[in-house]
Amino acid sequence: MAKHEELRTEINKIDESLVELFEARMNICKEIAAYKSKKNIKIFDKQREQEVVKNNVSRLTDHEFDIHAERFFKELMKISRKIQKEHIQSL
Ligand SMILES: C=C(O[C@@H]1C=C(C(=O)O)C=C[C@H]1O)C(=O)O
Repeated sequence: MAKHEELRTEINKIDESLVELFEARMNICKEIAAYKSKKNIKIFDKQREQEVVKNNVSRLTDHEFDIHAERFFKELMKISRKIQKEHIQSL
């Protein structure tokens, strides 16, 4: 059990960083949303999203995770688009 707790402590630290990064990323997405709204640009940019997935999946050292990282980034950007839409509506 000691090892299990040790590993959970490591996960907790990683999750703490993930939350910080998630919040920072979403706050930037809100800024992008405000800019897009002002310039009348659509929120969804398919080409950019494909690049984000490709660039980040290629960064993995263990390619066993490719398909899962792809899913992770696609979901992250889906959330990002939702936050952007809500932000624009609140302006
Ligand atoms: C944040 C943007 O808006 C959307 C969300 C993206 C993201 O979360 O990375 C990427 C492309 C767009 O579909 C953007 O255009 O950069």
